This record gives sequence, C-alpha cells and structure tokens, in this order.
Amino acid sequence: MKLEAVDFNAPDAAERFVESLRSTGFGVLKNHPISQDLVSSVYENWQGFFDSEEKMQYRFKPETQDGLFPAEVSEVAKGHKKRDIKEFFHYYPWGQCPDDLREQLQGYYDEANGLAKILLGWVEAHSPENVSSLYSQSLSSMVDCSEQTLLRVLHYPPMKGDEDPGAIRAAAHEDINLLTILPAANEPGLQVLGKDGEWLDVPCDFGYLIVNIGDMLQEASGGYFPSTTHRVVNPEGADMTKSRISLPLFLHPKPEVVLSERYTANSYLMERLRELGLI
Ligand SMILES: O=C(O)CCC(=O)C(=O)O
Ligand SMILES: [Fe+2]
Repeated sequence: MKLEAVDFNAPDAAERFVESLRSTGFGVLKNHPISQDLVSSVYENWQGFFDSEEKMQYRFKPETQDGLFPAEVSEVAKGHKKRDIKEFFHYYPWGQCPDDLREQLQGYYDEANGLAKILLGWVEAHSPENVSSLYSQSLSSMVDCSEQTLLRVLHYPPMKGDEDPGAIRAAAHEDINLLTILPAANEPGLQVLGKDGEWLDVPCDFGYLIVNIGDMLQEASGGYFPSTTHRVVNPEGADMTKSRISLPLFLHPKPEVVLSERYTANSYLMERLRELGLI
C-alpha cells in the first residue's frame, strides 16, 4: 500500500482523493487552499502557549470538555494501558481560549471548515448509490453550523528519556468523528495501519493536508468508508529533543443527525466516550 498526495487542483482530484480514502482510510492533499503561513504561525504561537505557565489557567472543564488537557490527564487509547505522551487544547468557538490566540485560531477553524465542506461534497459525489442512499441527509449539511466540531491543538513534548516504557506519543486508535482534517505536523511520526497489518508513514511534507475517515462516517456509510487505525510514534536520535505540534480538526455532526438505524451522532458519541471512560 502506498499513500500518494493528490493535487487539489487536478481535474480528477475528487475521484482520486475519495479512492484513496476508500482504499486506505486516508487521503493526502497538496496545493490545497489552506494558508501555510497561517498554519506555521499557529504552530509557533501555540508552542509559546504550551511553554508558558499561564496555560494552567485554561484547564479543561469536565462538563464541556473545552480547554487544556495537561499531560497527566492525557488520553489512554481504547485497549491500551499507558497514557499517551502528549498534552492538548480543545478549541470550540464557544469555549475558552487565551484572548491573544483566539482570533487566529478561529481564522484557521473557519478556513479548515470551509475546505472540509468541499471534501465532504467530494465524498458524497463519489459514494456509490447504494451507499449514498444510506445518508440521512447530505454529509456537508450534517456538519453545517455544528457546535460540536472540535479543533485540537496537540503538543508532544521532547522526549526526556524517563518515559514509561511502552508509552508512545499517540497509541493506535481510530477517530470517533466523521472526517478529520490535519495539516502536516512540524515533525514526522504519524503512521497508518495498512490492510496488510504493516505500519506505514503518512507523508508529512510541509504543506500537505492529511484527511482520515472516522468511525461516524464508517457507521453512516454502512462500512463502505473504513475508519483507519493510526498512531504517532516516538522520535529517535536527534529528533528526540524536538517538540511536535499538530492541529487536527474533528468534524462532528450536529447531535440530532441520524447516522444509521442504530445511532444518532449524539448517541454514538456518548457510547464511545463512555467506553473511553471520559464520561
Ligand atoms: O498528531 C497527529 O499527527 C495525529 C493526532 C491524532 O491522531 C489525534 O489526536 O486523534
Ligand atoms: Fe487520531
């Protein structure tokens, strides 16, 4: 299996992108419309936030799940015992955010959501009829004006050498949401599990945009679009001293959206959060 970047402006971009999603669970785009200067500047400013003491004033609120999740409360992926080596900030337009970072992050949130709608349109247009007939409404309308779509700013600190043996930056997992949109991080490490059981590096050239399918699209498409297992491995050698910042946008439908005969977006999310011990 090979993950090749699709040129966003190519005439057959939609078809090739959706084919990649279908066969690998991932799609990689180049020449997409999201501003790289904006992404670099977000990385830089949020590195400053994570390096600061004031970050602790933004500790997450358990009832609304917005704000900073410090390293000591970081996630334990389903089926794993060790905590991931990371800290992260959950940004929602209605949630907490340092004043000096809000405008820029909201700007990125809006740009990424705009592109996400185009990509959901591509997925819908290239779903076979027996699959698109399963969608209770168009995929892009599922996320339209959703207040659940989450932008996560992730910081993986440099390795200190005293990490718990067996702990990694992000243990193997699948995303819960419809689609995840992620600009290439400032350091490598993201890997996807191929159908052959081999881990494959996701191309991370600066400027690439990585898109992956989450469990909700798998559910809504009756399994046609597979949600894919991925992880972030620890750096080795000289890279151990480097931080890694990444910026996934998790597209979440409005709570009342019907995903399948079994689930609404809300009932699905609650079931998964319960499994993860988060509620
Ligand atoms: O940091 C990355 O590259 C991926 C992060 C991720 O998979 C997640 O937060 O769900
Ligand atoms: Fe993920």
